[in-house]
Amino acid sequence: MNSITVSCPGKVILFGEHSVVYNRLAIVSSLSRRTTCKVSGSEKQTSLCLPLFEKTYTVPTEILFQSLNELEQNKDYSEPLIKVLLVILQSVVSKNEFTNLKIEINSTIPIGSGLGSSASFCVSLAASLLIFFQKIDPIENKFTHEQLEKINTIAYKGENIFHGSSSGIDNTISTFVKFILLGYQKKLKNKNGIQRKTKEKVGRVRELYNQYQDIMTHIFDAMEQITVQFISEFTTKQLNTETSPLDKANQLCRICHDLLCSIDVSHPKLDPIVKIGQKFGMHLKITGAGGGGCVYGFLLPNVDYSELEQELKNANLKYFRSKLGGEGVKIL
Ligand SMILES: Nc1ncnc2c1ncn2[C@@H]1O[C@H](COP(=O)(O)OP(=O)(O)OP(=O)(O)O)[C@@H](O)[C@H]1O
Ligand SMILES: C[C@@](O)(CCO)CC(=O)[O-]
Repeated sequence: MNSITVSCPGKVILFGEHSVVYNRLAIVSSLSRRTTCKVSGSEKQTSLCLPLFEKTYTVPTEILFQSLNELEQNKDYSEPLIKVLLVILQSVVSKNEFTNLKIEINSTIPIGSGLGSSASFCVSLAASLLIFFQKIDPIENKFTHEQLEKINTIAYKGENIFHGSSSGIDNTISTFVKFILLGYQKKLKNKNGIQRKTKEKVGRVRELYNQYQDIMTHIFDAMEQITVQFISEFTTKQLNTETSPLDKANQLCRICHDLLCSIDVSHPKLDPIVKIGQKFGMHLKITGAGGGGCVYGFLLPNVDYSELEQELKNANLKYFRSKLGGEGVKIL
């Protein structure tokens, strides 16, 4: 095979971040923003090209097949990205079968902003390597459920390197989803000791949980109720209600954001953005691990958001509109 290119989406956690780690229901959607990975054969050493970082890593084969412990000792290659490459590559192919590669990964997902850039990195890499080394053979460019399971399992190993520990929702969404996934939870496992923002926030919430278990239990239950209410708004017939499901979703965003603030996963820099939204009736909510990153809100029909957008621009804040529910991983 000369080359293969796949793409997969980022994600937005609508409701249930952090509480999902404690087995509460979450609701997550894929985004229309995506990551692409192109893998081609190379005469030279294996390279990982990351145009977004304007960086190319060249990695000798003997390094690619080292254990993580061995790699840890080697300062030149101990970055999380190289560890992720190693773990995913070694899950796909043995050293005997390996041939040098050029891997290029690009994305329209803002990196490190709670929109699943790391999971989409792992999913696109796992899928393209599995196809390149003929470990899976999608018929007419369509993956079977079993093939998707394989991609997801391998991607999860990489996501655990980025996050230290992960519920698995981000890679699952990025692999499978056409629309939304309800209530998903895997057991926490595999701590690799890598310091990441998401890992720090999840760890901070764990400390709070250990200290104030009764209070935190109620907060997580409340978060789950928000997920449940949101789902019921969009799945039950509306009987004589004056408020539309989207208006209710807007209110639920406010309640959920305040609950997330109460467990200390917000950031002072998010406050002015939330205030601008409030001024125009849009309740913005943290999405993902928090501690920075993105807030999101629902666009209500027949509302002109141009003034809100202008205020965001004036305050030098970045924003974008996105559709929910892009396709999962696909071959281009
Ligand atoms: N296209 C890309 N090019 C290079 N590195 C990437 C790319 N996408 C993701 N990464 C890696 O993923 C890291 C971001 O992972 P992190 O988990 O902090 O953020 P996120 O996945 O965007 O947020 P969250 O997991 O909370 O949704 C970056 O620091 C970088 O190492
Ligand atoms: C904060 C968290 O709930 C979402 C991170 O995108 C952690 C996880 O589920 O792995």
